[in-house]
Amino acid sequence: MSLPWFTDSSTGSTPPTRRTGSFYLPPHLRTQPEITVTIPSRYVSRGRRRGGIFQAHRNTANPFDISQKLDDLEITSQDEKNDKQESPMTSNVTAYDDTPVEATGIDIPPPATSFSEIGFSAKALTDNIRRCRYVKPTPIQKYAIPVAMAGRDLMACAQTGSGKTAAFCFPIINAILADKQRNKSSFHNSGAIGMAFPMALILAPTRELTCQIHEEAKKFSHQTGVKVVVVYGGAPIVQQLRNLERGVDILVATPGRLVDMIERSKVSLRNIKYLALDEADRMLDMGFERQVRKIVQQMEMPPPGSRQTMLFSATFPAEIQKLASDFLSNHIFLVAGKVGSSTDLILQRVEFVPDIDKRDYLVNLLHEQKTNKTPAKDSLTLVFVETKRGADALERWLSGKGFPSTAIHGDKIQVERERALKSFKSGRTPILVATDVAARGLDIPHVAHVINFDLPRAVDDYVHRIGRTGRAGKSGLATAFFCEKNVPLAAALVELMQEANQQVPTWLTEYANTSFHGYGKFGGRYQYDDYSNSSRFPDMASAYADPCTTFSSTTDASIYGDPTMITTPFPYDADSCNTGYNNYDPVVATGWD
Ligand SMILES: Nc1ncnc2c1ncn2[C@@H]1O[C@H](COP(=O)(O)OP(=O)(O)OP(=O)(O)O)[C@@H](O)[C@H]1O
Repeated sequence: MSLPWFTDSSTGSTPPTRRTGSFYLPPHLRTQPEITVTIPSRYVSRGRRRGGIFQAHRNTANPFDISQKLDDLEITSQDEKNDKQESPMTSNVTAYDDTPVEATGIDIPPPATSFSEIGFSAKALTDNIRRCRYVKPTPIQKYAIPVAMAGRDLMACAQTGSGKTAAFCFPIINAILADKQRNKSSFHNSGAIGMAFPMALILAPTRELTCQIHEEAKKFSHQTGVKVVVVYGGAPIVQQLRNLERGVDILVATPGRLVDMIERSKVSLRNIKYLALDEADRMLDMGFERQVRKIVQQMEMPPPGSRQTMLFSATFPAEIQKLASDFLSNHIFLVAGKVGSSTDLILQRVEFVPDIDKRDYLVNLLHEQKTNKTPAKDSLTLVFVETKRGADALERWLSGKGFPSTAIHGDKIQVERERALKSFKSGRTPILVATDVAARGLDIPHVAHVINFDLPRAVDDYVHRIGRTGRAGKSGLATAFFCEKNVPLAAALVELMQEANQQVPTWLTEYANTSFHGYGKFGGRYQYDDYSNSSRFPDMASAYADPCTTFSSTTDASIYGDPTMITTPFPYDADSCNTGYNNYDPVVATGWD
């Protein structure tokens, strides 16, 4: 078979070979005066971004590090000024100004152009928005917040890093404060002693993401009296129960730990008025659907119509949209950009790199990064691999080569996961090797480069992975190592890149033309994922239905961190199926919490 990858990665004229020149440079470094690089004009000539995407946002450190202490968030006279003037953050959010938002539904409330036009009734909330230096709403916020504040159910799809968390947190906090005004008496825990009765529930798929949402919601609720509590697996339940006993208005949870607490009669969902599902497509796919249905439909939660439900994600497969309608009542569907599209703030590059050459390629990239003068903590690199074992092996290898690295995956205990993330964020180990456990939702400042060492099998997973960079209006770089086994992804990848105005290598287009068009099983944008629980299989990444494989519809609970997660056996027969992962030794699954 003649394969089109024997062509140059960019022009298609010569075979792809190992890189010889130093043609990689992360975008933030391209602004350094001592470095000369040629950036394709299409990336620098966009009128809407002053100076092009590589120059517009330099020196604007993201002030939204979740580790930031609330006490640091005092409103200063400068902040008051920023409210009126254009600040560095304004220009960042301006990068989304061209994103069209499409709203579908009946009686759609009009969008707002500013936070003041939105008109939060709670001044404390407005103050906190200022403290966070959010000067103007992003497109999804402009549409979603008025819809939510009108009490409407909502399904919202917007690009990674475009501010979906605030889009569901602000209306919830505002509504709780308004409720509090109305019923001054029993705000917290009306009901049985020792049982918590939150008014709002936010569900998210990973422990790290729930912690991040908790931190964000706490910032937005600062000095409002609204109590935000987080519960997630892998951490001692006793402390979480103690936190609940102190009162909770907004509960942020992973599904498994929440079910556990409800079954122990520590939490009741009877008073839930607001339900938000972050990464909603993941929460409703085959990995989580059963548990989420149990929580939403069988555990005393008021039905649709008696509660407000908001679903948010950057990707929303059509099947999941259909499923989601069970949870919604007369909802409005918002799409910022296109469903499942990636932001053009991320420069995407795809290199053809055979498996055997991947480590060399990676080291070349990292060496080139190293020779630039940017402090490591300001240019973090996130490397995605497919398996937990692969993550450990690559991390060890990189460390051995002198690249300070750490790894995160579902077989690590929670303390190790948190340590890895902290070390990465601080820049102590500026390279994080991760499985898909880190693919969704995490907002880590200064991630300049995402490398797909192993590409995922579904393009939606790719969208979330690369979305760890290019956030809040800043630019980022994503490099993917494409090899022969990724051919099924080619068509969807090409389409995605074209939508985001990226330069598509000719060889990739040729692959796309020859490969199965993946709007279904392989590489498709609309598909269900199965998960395995073995270290040598994709960590949360979809385990595609190989014809001879019967995967159980379980999720890697070790990723999601829910010790109570019910799992079914995993009848995978490695010998009789070709999954493309046969280069890893069989490993007995150890990842279940
Ligand atoms: N209006 C705003 N002005 C300035 N910064 C903002 C604004 N809204 C959100 N941000 C910042 O943008 C970053 C990304 O926001 P967020 O994490 O909510 O994105 P997201 O859309 O949920 O991304 P993902 O799809 O990856 O989960 C955060 O650092 C957040 O503080």
